Amino acid sequence: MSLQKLNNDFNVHRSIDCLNLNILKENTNSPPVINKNNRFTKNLLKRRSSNLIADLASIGNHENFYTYELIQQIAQYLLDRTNIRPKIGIICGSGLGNLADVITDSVSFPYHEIPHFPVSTVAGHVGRLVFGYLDGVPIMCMQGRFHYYEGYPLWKCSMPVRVMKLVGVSHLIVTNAAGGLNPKYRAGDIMIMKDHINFLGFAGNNPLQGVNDERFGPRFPAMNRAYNASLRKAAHKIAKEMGIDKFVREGVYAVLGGPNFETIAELRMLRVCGVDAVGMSTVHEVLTAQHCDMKVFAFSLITNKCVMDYESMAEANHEENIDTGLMREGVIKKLVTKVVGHISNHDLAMSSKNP
Ligand SMILES: O=P(O)(O)O[C@@H]1C[C@H](O)[C@@H](CO)O1
Ligand code: HPA
Repeated sequence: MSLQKLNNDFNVHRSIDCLNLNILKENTNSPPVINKNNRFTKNLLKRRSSNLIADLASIGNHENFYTYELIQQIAQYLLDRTNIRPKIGIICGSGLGNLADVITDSVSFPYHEIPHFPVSTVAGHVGRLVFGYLDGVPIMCMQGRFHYYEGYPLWKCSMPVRVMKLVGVSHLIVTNAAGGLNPKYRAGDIMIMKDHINFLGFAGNNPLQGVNDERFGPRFPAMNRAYNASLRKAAHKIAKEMGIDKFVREGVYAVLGGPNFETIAELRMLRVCGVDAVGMSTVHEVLTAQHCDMKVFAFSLITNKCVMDYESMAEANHEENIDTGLMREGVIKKLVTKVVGHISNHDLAMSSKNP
């Protein structure tokens, strides 16, 4: 897809968002229908698209433009086109999309074909939803995610998690590429996420802002058990069985907005705060998943050691991150497949016995 086409798609989405916002202000529970006769909409339509974007910012980026009914429509669109009924969702991080290669009997939905979906704009994020099977277990996988720095508000970045929920997903596996801050970490290590620090949230930016629809979850969700303890324990056991435990860690991930990599002073501050790895994603998805009562397992591939001293000539770069993903491709495919197997044999088997 050309850059021009990407930009066009992006602006079209933005413009439609402004109109949807207008409709939602009138009735947050009905599916958005563009009412061109509305006074506010008329005014918006008169302006150029750059002004529309400014309007969106001035109104506040906080409204949840995707109603429950709209998410239902997206979920139904997918369910109408495949017989696969996944209970496990997977999100692939930068350079980790090759995970989708091991999905069998797959049915793919490019994001630009799914109604109301944003498009992926980052190298290493293919941009499609893949339904299929991992080791015989039905799953759905985001081969490419949405980041705040792409220009999408957080509620839009994490909207696919709610689609997963309405498709029937109860467990979410989230992966990302991250920079290693813990001095013991090396490029190629895998860090099981035990917790996170939401620096975007500290700045007042959260995917759960805006009108809360209780059908998704509560207004004030707890986050102290966001990363499921028994799944973390199971993943360590699997890592040991695979003989990769020497480079599997457990730690705290911090999200920053990106797209620039961090300054040395920023990294030093994060380390003082107890951060083991830093990245630009995942947290908005985990907040959304936890809000709608999904069990979450997440890990970071440490793609680079963060540059922490002023004398170093090294620089973080996206290409290196993708290369590290390729280096660990085989291990990650196997780890995720085995975690999926564990969830299926334990959590899902138990819940079908005790519905
Ligand atoms: O999507 P993830 O979080 O895996 O991507 C990381 C963070 C930036 O998007 C990119 C930087 O190389 O990789
Ligand atoms: N910083 C932020 N995000 C990242 C990094 C990093 O060093 N590496 C991969 N994603």
